[in-house]
Amino acid sequence: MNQKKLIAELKGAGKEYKTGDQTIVALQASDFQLHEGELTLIIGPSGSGKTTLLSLLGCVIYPSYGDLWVDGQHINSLNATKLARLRLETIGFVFQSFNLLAPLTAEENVELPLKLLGLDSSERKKRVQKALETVGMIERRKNLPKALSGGQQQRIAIARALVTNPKMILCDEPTASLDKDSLGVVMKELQTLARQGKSVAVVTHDPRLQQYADRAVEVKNGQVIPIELTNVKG
Ligand SMILES: Nc1ncnc2c1ncn2[C@@H]1O[C@H](COP(=O)(O)OP(=O)(O)OP(=O)(O)O)[C@@H](O)[C@H]1O
Repeated sequence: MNQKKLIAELKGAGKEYKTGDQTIVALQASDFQLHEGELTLIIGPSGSGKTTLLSLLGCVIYPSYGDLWVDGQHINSLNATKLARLRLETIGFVFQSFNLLAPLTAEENVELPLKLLGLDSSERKKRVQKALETVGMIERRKNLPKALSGGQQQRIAIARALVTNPKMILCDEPTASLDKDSLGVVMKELQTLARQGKSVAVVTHDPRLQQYADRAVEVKNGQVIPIELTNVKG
């Protein structure tokens, strides 16, 4: 099997939370890698540590122990400002509840990260158009989120995640609010992005999503365990 380029790596990295005199180990010291051009599934029961793993990969939290590298940078050593910049430039996020802003149209939602990056209006327009075309939603660009179905809202959220051309797209239960047909559309979108070279990580409870994955791990009691894919599609 050819070695794909690493985009993120945990080496003995994990997270614990201290509340009062209690310590909760959300993720035990773990080794884990994300590769470019792959869709990686992170499966596991509720409370097992999946979101914690995704938050580490997304540079939203620092590890309590071990080392974390994202896009060649040692995250432990970056301050909060540098971390925020890395997030904006390198990572796109997709959530279960879409997190679109209700008063903004589809295209205005997709444009937001580009405003944060400080791009000028003509460049923003070009990129928004391309992202909306990629997810097949260009004709709905003037719609408010409430006029769109769950599946369509999630495709807008995916457009917003990819409009900055990030190397990594991290998705937390992206299909949990969707019916079966929309689930297929959204997972195929994410699979296509991986085929185009992105590193896509998807947290899920749903073992059916294995058919879309190139690689999978299970998180159990804060431990990351590689698993064999049972139903891989070429
Ligand atoms: N900020 C926090 N403070 C204290 N404990 C936390 C915090 N975040 C997560 N935890 C705990 O860490 C453990 C792992 O949580 P995490 O959210 O990563 O699990 P999960 O697998 O994503 O669960 P779910 O599928 O229900 O979202 C849980 O016991 C949780 O209560």
